[in-house]
Amino acid sequence: MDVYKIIGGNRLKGTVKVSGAKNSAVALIPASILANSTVTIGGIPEISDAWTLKALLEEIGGEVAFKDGQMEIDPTQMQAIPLPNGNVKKLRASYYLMGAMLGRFKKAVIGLPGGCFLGPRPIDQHIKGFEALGAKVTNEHGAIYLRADELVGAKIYLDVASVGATINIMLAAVRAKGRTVIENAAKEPEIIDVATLLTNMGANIKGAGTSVIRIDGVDELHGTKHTIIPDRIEAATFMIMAAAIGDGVTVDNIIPFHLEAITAKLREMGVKVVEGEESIFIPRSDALQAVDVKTLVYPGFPTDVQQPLSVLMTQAVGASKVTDTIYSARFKHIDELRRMNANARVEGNTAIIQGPTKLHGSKVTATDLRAGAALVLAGLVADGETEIQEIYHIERGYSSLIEKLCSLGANIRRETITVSTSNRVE
Ligand SMILES: CC(=O)N[C@H]1[C@@H](OP(=O)(O)OP(=O)(O)OC[C@H]2O[C@@H](n3ccc(=O)[nH]c3=O)[C@H](O)[C@@H]2O)O[C@H](CO)[C@@H](O)[C@@H]1O
Ligand SMILES: C=C(OP(=O)(O)O)C(=O)O
Repeated sequence: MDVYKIIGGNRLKGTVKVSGAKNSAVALIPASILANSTVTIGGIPEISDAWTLKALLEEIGGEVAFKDGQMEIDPTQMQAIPLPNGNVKKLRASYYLMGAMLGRFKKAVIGLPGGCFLGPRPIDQHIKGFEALGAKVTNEHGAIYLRADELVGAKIYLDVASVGATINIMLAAVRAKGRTVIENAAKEPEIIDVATLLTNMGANIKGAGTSVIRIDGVDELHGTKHTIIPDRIEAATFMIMAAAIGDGVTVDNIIPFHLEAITAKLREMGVKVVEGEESIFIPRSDALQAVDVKTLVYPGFPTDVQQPLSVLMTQAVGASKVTDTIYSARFKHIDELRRMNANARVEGNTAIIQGPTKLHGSKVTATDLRAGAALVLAGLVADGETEIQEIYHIERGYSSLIEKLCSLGANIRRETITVSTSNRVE
């Protein structure tokens, strides 16, 4: 079993370059299915989700090269091969194959997706959208079957402003006949990124990034070149790390505007945040103040960042509260932080964290992707050695995390250990 081992206490200093956005990449890669010639996407992060999607595109006949952050996808030989099991279960974003394959082939069979377990992750709004476009959708033994004689544009009001549903409906609607209007659409920057790629492929999309998106279907989409946006969640993770144990860290290759909710919350905690055009500098922080935070859809505070932030809260003076209104059960990291001496508890969809506490190195488990990032931060702050198990969660979403942290001066390494009963964290 591979684990991360961290000796805490080293102050982080220097510049870290943020990679392309995981949550864009996982939608941009499937979007290429819709093209009739090669799509090249630059800045793809070296994460296992990207490699899994590459394998999925190859399973349906795509030719895919992935080197130095550039993915070149030739979709011409792809077919509507059913994918009821296997790789689709390894990530949540495999659900984007539904919209893209439905758009191109008017049919798809995709196993229900995997991804982080954050409590229920329904896809009813995706299905409602596909049905509105004219698809017949059934769930047979855990796989979603989609079929349409033709897709026809429709007006779709999302009951919740879901990122996944907004993108998936866009993917299918760009090849539908006539106009589709998505109302109460999600506004996350990753949606704009996907709409930009589709537009450069020849799609007709207006309003991405607002709550009403209008799509006029076209008969054909062609190949293009696209560069992905920077990962605002990775950037936020480094900003929080810098606030917790930095001695002057520049987080580079970012869009500061995408990080306003994080910047505002860190400033409220007493962190100095100096914004540049494409970077943010965080000097060494002294006294941190407790704050309350509520996760919301963009431009609110992202659910993906509340887990690392809760570690910073263990170092702040007073009682902080994190309420997750998107994923009410996204608190498994709190149990692990308690193993490290954090004074924290969960009540309903809220974690209450009392600080400041000295964290102690311990053996802990990454229960999901951002929980894993939170534990890495806790290990950097704690005294002694922290061992993190189940790191595959972390590597689904953070590109070269060990290398980036080592370049900032952290003492962290990946190690293969022999698993014995006494080694496993129960
Ligand atoms: C709003 C939000 O912070 N979304 C984040 C969430 O997106 P993710 O795509 O997981 O979640 P969505 O944005 O789709 O869903 C938002 C909310 O709507 C609910 N829902 C969603 C779809 C559906 O068909 N029915 C339904 O009820 C979800 O349970 C959730 O409570 O994690 C992704 C991966 O980290 C991030 O890229 C997104 O920014
Ligand atoms: C939960 C996340 O990933 P996924 O939705 O892909 O499981 C995340 O990016 O924080």
